[in-house]
Amino acid sequence: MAAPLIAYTQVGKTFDGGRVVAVDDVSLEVAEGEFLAIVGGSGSGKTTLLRLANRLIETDSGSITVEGEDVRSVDPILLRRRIGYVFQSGGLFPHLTVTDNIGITPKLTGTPPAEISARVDELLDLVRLDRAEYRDRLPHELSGGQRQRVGVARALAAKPRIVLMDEPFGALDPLTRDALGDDFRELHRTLGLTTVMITHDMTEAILLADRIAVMGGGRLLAQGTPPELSESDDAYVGELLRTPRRQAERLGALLPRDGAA
Ligand SMILES: Nc1ncnc2c1ncn2[C@@H]1O[C@H](COP(=O)(O)OP(=O)(O)OP(=O)(O)O)[C@@H](O)[C@H]1O
Repeated sequence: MAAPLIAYTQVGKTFDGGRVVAVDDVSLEVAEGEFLAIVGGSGSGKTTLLRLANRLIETDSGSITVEGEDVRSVDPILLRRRIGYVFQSGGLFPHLTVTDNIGITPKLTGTPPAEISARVDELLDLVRLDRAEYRDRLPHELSGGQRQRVGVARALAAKPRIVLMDEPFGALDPLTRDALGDDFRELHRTLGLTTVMITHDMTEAILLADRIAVMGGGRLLAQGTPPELSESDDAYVGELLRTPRRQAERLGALLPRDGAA
């Protein structure tokens, strides 16, 4: 395998003076071009693990490398410009237009206004939002799905090789969620991204990701492709996989093959 683009080695993180163990001895590699989903229950350490990679949170023990460099040796601001980040609720600045939200990082790096404007148009096309209609809107004038599309465009603005996403589609209705997931998977492929996405939904993880990491109580319980995960003897991993399997079987029995669609 080529050198991993992100590598966690025996990483630990506690909060509240050691009382809360958020991430416990996690070693995990993400290969270039890979789409990795992190799945696990509430409080299992998913967000902490993700934020350690771009130093929104600092590790207590172990090490993390991004593109071969120990993240501690890189200025955190510069590191975050190299890594796109999509927040759960879009994380857009409420008082800034779509254009200004998407262009914020290029502006900070001194990109000329005309270039930023062209880049915003290109990104709106990429996330399939009509330029003329959406450029000047404020976040509260967008639907949840549209806000997430803008969040993805903003994460891609500085042309990162890596994108981290914290439950990006969690709060959306199933159809929007499905469409956005498919669109992002396509962007991941065409732009040659390396993506790490948190989701609490094992079905979404199986459908979108190449590999899945399962977290529980701060520990990495299992990792692998969906068939590899099926081999895991961890009871919680088995439980997580049973639901999509059961749903698929029931749907297969309930829906006619050439269904309404
Ligand atoms: N800044 C903080 N201060 C204290 N405890 C924290 C902090 N951030 C996270 N924690 C704790 O660390 C543990 C892991 O939290 P984390 O947010 O990483 O979980 P998660 O799997 O992302 O959860 P969710 O799915 O609910 O977002 C939890 O017990 C949480 O309460």
